[in-house]
Amino acid sequence: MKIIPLQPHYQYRLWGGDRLKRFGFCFDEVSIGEAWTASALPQGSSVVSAGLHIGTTLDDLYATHPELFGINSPVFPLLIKWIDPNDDLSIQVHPDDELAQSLEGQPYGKNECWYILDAPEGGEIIYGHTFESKETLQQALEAGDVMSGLIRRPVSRGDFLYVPAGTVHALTKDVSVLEIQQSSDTTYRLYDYGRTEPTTGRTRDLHVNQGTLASFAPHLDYVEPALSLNHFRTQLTRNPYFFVEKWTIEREESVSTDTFRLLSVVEGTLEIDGSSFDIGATLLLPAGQSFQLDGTATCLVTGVSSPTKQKARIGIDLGGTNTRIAVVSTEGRLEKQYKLKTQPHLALDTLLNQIKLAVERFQLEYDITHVGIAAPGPLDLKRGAFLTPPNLPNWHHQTIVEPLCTLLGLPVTLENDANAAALAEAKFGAGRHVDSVFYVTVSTGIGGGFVYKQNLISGAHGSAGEVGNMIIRTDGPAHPTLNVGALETHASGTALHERARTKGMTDSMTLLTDEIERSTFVEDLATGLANIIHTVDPDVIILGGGVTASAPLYWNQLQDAVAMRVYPHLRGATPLVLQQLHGDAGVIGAAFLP
Ligand SMILES: O=P(O)(O)OC[C@H]1O[C@@H](O)[C@@H](O)[C@@H](O)[C@@H]1O
Repeated sequence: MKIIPLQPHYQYRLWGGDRLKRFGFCFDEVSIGEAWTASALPQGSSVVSAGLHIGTTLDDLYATHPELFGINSPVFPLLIKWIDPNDDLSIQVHPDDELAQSLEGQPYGKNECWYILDAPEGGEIIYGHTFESKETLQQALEAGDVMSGLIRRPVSRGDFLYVPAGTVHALTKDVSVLEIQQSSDTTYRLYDYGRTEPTTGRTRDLHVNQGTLASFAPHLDYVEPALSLNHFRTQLTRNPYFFVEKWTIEREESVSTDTFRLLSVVEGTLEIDGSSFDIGATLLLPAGQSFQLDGTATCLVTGVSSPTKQKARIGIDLGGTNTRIAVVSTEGRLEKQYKLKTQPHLALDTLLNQIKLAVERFQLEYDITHVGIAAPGPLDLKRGAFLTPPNLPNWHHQTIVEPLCTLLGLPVTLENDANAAALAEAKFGAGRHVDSVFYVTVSTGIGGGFVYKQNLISGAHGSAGEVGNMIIRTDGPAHPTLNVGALETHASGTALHERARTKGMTDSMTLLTDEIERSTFVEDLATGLANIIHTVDPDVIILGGGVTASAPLYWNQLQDAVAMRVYPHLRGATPLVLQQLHGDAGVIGAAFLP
């Protein structure tokens, strides 16, 4: 038998119970919260349960048979647990490698991830907080008032979440997970509901100082889109410490390993190597072997990521509400991102330091060559500064490029957000097959960008594509910076919202169901689009922004209205299409700024 099945080690927890039994685990003890199915930690090493190495602990096997693993770490680097909370867990945070080494003398920090095995209807976990700094987080902890600032996230069976070290989090009652993580048991408890541990009669230790030091504050929210690798394998995360794949087995499949893999059966029955394994089984697949799989099963498979760094770029989409910092591959794929609330009432340095933290995390696994920022205009591109963006009032006239460049030691470019989105759509989205692309975003405001042969045409003063201020009528509401009759004052989300409000309607979508209002909007927008066609005659016009969410209400009418406003030979010659990259266009485009 090539595979090495492992037998779990069960852990008592104050919040435990006996429901891990429903995942196939057998134990007699009470209040069991965790089954450590792959562990080489001394406080609970798992043991080989069959085959040549039966009875050997995982740490011994790692020390005596390195050829089974094919990696170089001095100690076994991973830990897998099944967790079934019978009550809420403590509010907590884990250290990264650097902090675990300096504060605890431990080799590893505790970056972890959860595959949700089961969750009640409406189930939520705690993931992140709204405190704006470490000081306000610590004050809330000391005042016993942390719960009001925690972010709850709905979860259901089959969801997957990566929990980077530094994320304030907690599992909650009845949300069961398979947890894959670095081999560490260091938890900094921030809050434990004041409850008493029945075995000691005392409350459990809290670690407020270490925990505050380890926490992201403000919170950085991590997202990593899943990646389909083939018909049965999906990558759920690949980070500097481990990767996790979900394998959906429905027929015979073959796999081979370079380095070792740990496979956990989370649903169904897996046949491998002539044996059958049900839910709860964890198998070590040794390095350099081939395996035949069969049966009907869902398995989570983990291994250690290779240390080679891929080249990538960073895109930052700095908006009035949120800032997103993303790694984008050279092929334009958003690999992973951190998102945080933009806090324009605080010093710009606060944001720059969070950007630095995120970029440094990404540099652990990517060779970052360039950073691009997409921000709302007006901007001074020559100076790399904000001019007077309405949603960033406190940062008017501040430079961002030079300080960020110094902080990161990397080249940094700034561009208007609509121009960045135009570049992304032209390179990787709805305009990727043609030469000249005009992108128009109809959102809070109206902006645009022109891309020719994949080059952004910024204009002599960086203001090409500012179609929001294009005059389309002789009348219209007054605006502090825009022309009377400007497209934005008539057809933007803000303009529609204002008209909806005066008519006693809740939103612009409802306004557009009114025939007269819809025609007014369509004619105004069509006038702007026809002007664009007569100015640059693009291959395509791509429409994006929030107001395109109601496109089905006006799409055909808009095409006809544009056709009526252009020369006869141009009628129907310029396709109007919807954006394809949606909310990601800004970060992707920012990453590809020259
Ligand atoms: O501090 P308590 O409430 O016991 O929770 C501790 C547990 O928390 C979970 O989120 C995971 O990080 C587990 O690996 C850890 O053992």
